[in-house]
Amino acid sequence: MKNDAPHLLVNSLQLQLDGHRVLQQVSLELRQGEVNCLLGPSGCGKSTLLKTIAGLLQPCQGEIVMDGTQLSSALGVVAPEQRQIGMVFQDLALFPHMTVAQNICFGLHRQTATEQAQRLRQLLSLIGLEDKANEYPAALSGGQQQRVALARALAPKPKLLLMDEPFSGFDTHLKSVLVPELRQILKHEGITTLIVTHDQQEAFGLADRIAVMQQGTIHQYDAAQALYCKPATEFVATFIGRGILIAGEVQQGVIKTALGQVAPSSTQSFADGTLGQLLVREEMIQYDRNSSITLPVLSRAYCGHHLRYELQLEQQSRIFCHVPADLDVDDMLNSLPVSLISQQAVFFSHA
Ligand SMILES: Nc1ncnc2c1ncn2[C@@H]1O[C@H](COP(=O)(O)OP(=O)(O)OP(=O)(O)O)[C@@H](O)[C@H]1O
Repeated sequence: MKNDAPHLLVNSLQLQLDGHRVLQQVSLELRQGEVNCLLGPSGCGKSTLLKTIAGLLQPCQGEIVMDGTQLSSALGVVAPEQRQIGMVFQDLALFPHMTVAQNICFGLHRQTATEQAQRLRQLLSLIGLEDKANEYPAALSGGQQQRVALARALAPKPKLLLMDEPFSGFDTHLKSVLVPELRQILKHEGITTLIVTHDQQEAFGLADRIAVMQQGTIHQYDAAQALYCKPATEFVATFIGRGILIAGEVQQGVIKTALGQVAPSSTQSFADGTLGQLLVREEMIQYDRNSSITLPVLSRAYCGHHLRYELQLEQQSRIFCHVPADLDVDDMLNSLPVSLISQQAVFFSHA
């Protein structure tokens, strides 16, 4: 019979620090081998949740259960070193006086020399650093040090791996190489992993599911595509992707806005007169020379295959429109005619 029990269960966790409620009713369920991300703005409680799962902080309510064993509750916590949880923190914390091989084998002291050598060979090959075994961390690039920190955490085959901003301080190019590589390594090892990040591209590239957090609560826990296409809250709608919310009213079955009208998505239906907010992403706005809606141009930037126009939309809001670079649009235009491309509209009613 298939075992559907989650590998890691975080159940209605609450936690206070210095009298402030930092985590509120936080729940997660990681399946064996799944990679999940905690994604949210600075100060939303991501690192606190990770530390609580590691056993460094005790919740005041709720529980953490791994493989059916309760690790944390208001009644007590199993000590961090007894949890078989691997951790990789922002600063990597490699031992500078130890070689790459010694760093990786650090957690393998209970294994025989032969077992250690075998696991070391396996991991060096997995991270592509076979020729660096005898180097010291200072002689490695940032990306190589990150791989060694990962190998050290993976070496004892922990039941769960926690990573806090593993790519912090790396440039965009290096991240674009390391993100798919990290996912491949984690999937190869089949290790259940929870990664904290504030970078959604990183989360999209790494995770099977993402928990979007704000002010100590989880707004939505879903695959990247669901977060993007079906955001559960206004916060998720504007935090994920690039878009803004604009006022709309349902009239005769369509949503009317200052930018034109769109049909609601097939899963939504609203009574006429319903007021709310429509999510408008950059890709929903097109240059349309036949449109009667024209918006003042604030700036335009050449981006290679398209031009990115910044347009003024009522009061304080600004909106962006991508115009294909090969379209013959007058450079001197000080207002741009636009229309909405009808996609799966996301509308938050104020009912
Ligand atoms: N020891 C502490 N005592 C009191 N408050 C704390 C303590 N540690 C963190 N906090 C508060 O808890 C909240 C969550 O902090 P946390 O570090 O978990 O956020 P985060 O989402 O990881 O942020 P960042 O992305 O900036 O690291 C913040 O408001 C922070 O000020």
